[in-house]
Order: sequence, then C-alpha cells, then structure tokens
Amino acid sequence: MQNKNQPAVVLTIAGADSLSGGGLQADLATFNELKLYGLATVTSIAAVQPDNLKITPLPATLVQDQLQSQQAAFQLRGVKIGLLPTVEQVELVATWIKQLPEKIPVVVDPVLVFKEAQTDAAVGLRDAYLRELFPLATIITPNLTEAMQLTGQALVNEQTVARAGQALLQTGTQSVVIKGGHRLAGPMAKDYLLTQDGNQWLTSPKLTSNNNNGAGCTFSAAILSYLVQGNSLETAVAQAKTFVQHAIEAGLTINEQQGNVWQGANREYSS
Ligand SMILES: Nc1ncnc2c1ncn2[C@@H]1O[C@H](COP(=O)(O)OP(=O)(O)O)[C@@H](O)[C@H]1O
Ligand SMILES: Cc1ncc(COP(=O)(O)O)c(C=O)c1O
Repeated sequence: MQNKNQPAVVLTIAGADSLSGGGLQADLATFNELKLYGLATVTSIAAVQPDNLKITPLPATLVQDQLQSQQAAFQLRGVKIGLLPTVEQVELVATWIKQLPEKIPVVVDPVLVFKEAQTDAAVGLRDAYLRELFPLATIITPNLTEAMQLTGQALVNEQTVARAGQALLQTGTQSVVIKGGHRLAGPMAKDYLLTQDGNQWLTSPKLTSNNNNGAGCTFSAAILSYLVQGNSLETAVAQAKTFVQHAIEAGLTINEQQGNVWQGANREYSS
C-alpha cells in the first residue's frame, strides 16, 4: 500500500547500456533526481564497443515476466518506453499497455538511431512502432534522424520538421516532440512540440560538448516525470529541456569523441 508520503512509482521499459550513458540507467537516474521511484523492465543489453553498439535482445517471455511482477507489486503512475529491439517485444509491450487498469502517461521514445553507431532501423521494427505503440502514447520523442526514418522525409529546416510533426501526429499519438538537438543546423538546440492544441519550438543554446550520450533518454524520462507530477504537456517538455541542458553541461567525458550526461547536475538548481 502506497501512502501519500511515498514517491510515485514509474516504470521504464528499456535496454541496459554498458556505459550507463543512455538506456534504463539514464531513466532511473532521472526519475531519482525528480523524486520518483523508478522500476525498470530490461529489454536488451547494449554493449558499447569502439566503433559499434552490440545489442542483445532478451527473450520476450522474460520481458513479460518482469512486467507482470512490477504490475502485481506497485501502482504504476507512468510508463516510459525506450529501446525495444524486436517486433515481438513491441507487440508484447503494446498489449501490456492496453490492459493497464488506469489511464496513465505513456512516453514512447522510439530508439532507432544511436550516437555511438550508424544504424538504420529495420523497416519491420519501424512499422511496429508506428502501428502498435504510437496510438497508445501521450507523447512520442523521436530525434531528427528517427523522425526522418519514421516519416521517410528529409528534415533539414523548421518547415520540414513541422510537416513531419503533423505526419507523426496522424499515427494516433496525443503529441510529438521532434528533437532537433545537435543535428538540426544553427546555433540553437531546437525541439519542435506539436499537440492537438498547438505547436511551439523549444530552444536552448547549442552546447559544443560531446558529453550527450543519454540526452534523449534523459529528456523523455524527465518529460514523464514532470507529467506524473501533474504538469501540462507544454510545461513538462519545457522543464525536461532545461533538465537535459544541465545534464549535458555537467556531462562526464569518456574520450575525445563522447561522454555521458549527468542528471545529478540538476541538484544545484533545485530548491
Ligand atoms: N549539443 C546540444 N546542446 C544543447 N542541447 C542539446 C544538444 N544535443 C542535444 N540536446 C538536447 O537534448 C535533448 C535530446 O536530444 P538528442 O540528443 O537529439 O536526442 P537523442 O539522444 O535521442 O539523439 C533535446 O532536448 C536536445 O535539444
Ligand atoms: C540501451 C540504450 N537505450 C537507448 C540509448 C540511446 O541513448 P541516447 O539517449 O543517447 O539517445 C542507448 C545509447 O547508448 C542505449 O544503450
């Protein structure tokens, strides 16, 4: 039994990152900083290698077992969906979301593209996200390259990103934020938020730091956290952008090419 002094419980369904930059490690760190109790269903293990990311999926039955155990033990207040490496896992997670007894925020981060390696998601996986998960989402959070792969459009400026947002909204998700981040040209890191009620660009100065592994995971986990705390979608996304900006600024260098975000940087700013 949870009383009102205990933290709300949220779940991430995600992969484990061997360097803890992204994946469930970033999600749990974010939930913790934002005073939520985080659970994780592990879908896969991502081992970061010098020029590759080796992703090993776990069997779907094991994913199902974890979800059942978590739902039996806790009242879940929100769910974030990260890396699901197989169509079978996407279908299973969609079925599980549909049977949840209450309507809770569901943030879907379609992890199809990684900073650590050049990848092109399998068409079947892309289609499964579009068909199965997006219609169940409160918000979807593709990065620029993922939005290109999901829409088949070249996204090079504000107009094309806005058009892609409209196309993604047609999938049935309640809202979409396309992360221009470091990939969209210009001095600002711009993200485009589109809801049923309107749209806006969220901007922050583009940091030159390479310590942004985990930025996307942290951003989407922070959106979920702020939604669970009762904020509007617009407020949740704006606050998440500030949270991730601080996390990149204070990131941890691994080598000249890459480093991880650090969610703990936000302690300095919280009251
Ligand atoms: N260099 C940067 N400077 C400032 N913000 C950034 C930078 N890179 C990414 N971001 C922000 O971090 C969040 C995650 O974006 P991104 O790194 O593109 O996602 P992903 O990790 O999915 O590729 C977005 O809010 C984006 O604008
Ligand atoms: C398991 C897993 N999920 C997601 C990601 C994506 O991380 P990012 O937030 O940098 O997009 C990674 C990156 O290494 C990962 O290993």
